[in-house]
Amino acid sequence: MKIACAFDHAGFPLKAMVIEAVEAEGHEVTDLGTWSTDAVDYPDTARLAAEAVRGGGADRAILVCGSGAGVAVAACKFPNIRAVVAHDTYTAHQSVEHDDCNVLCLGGRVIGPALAADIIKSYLAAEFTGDDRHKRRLAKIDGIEREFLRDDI
Ligand SMILES: O=C(CO)[C@H](O)[C@H](O)[C@H](O)COP(=O)(O)O
Repeated sequence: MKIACAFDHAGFPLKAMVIEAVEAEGHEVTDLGTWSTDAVDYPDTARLAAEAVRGGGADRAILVCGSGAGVAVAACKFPNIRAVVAHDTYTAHQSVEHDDCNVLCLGGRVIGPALAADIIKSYLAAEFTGDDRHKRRLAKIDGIEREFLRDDI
């Protein structure tokens, strides 16, 4: 898969290891920054990844900020983006299998590199099951999104 990876300054310390973990699983990384610990705003970071996924340039994305929360909240504002904060491997794979999450968010101030690598491995290996009950629930999420959009997505 093509995986877009983006980091804010608080996620930057995990950057090299995240990219290494993705490539170790045989995936192609698009590096969307940041490139230092100079402060940047996480909504801008999330936008880069969300637009890469929405535009088809990436199959999935990994976002890293301080807690994972900021980038997840921002990414979920983009139609058809389902972002999850996962700091355990169960959530990482179930979020894809059940919820078809296309963006994984991590907290660089929460977890260390070894756990992050395991989480990334679980997330990238997982596939949406396509079970009817999950499709039904995802369709309801799409329905919520459409209630608040003026234009079709
Ligand atoms: O972790 C976050 C909140 O969920 C943000 O995405 C930022 O990384 C964090 O707010 C940055 O904090 P700082 O004090 O500005 O370094």
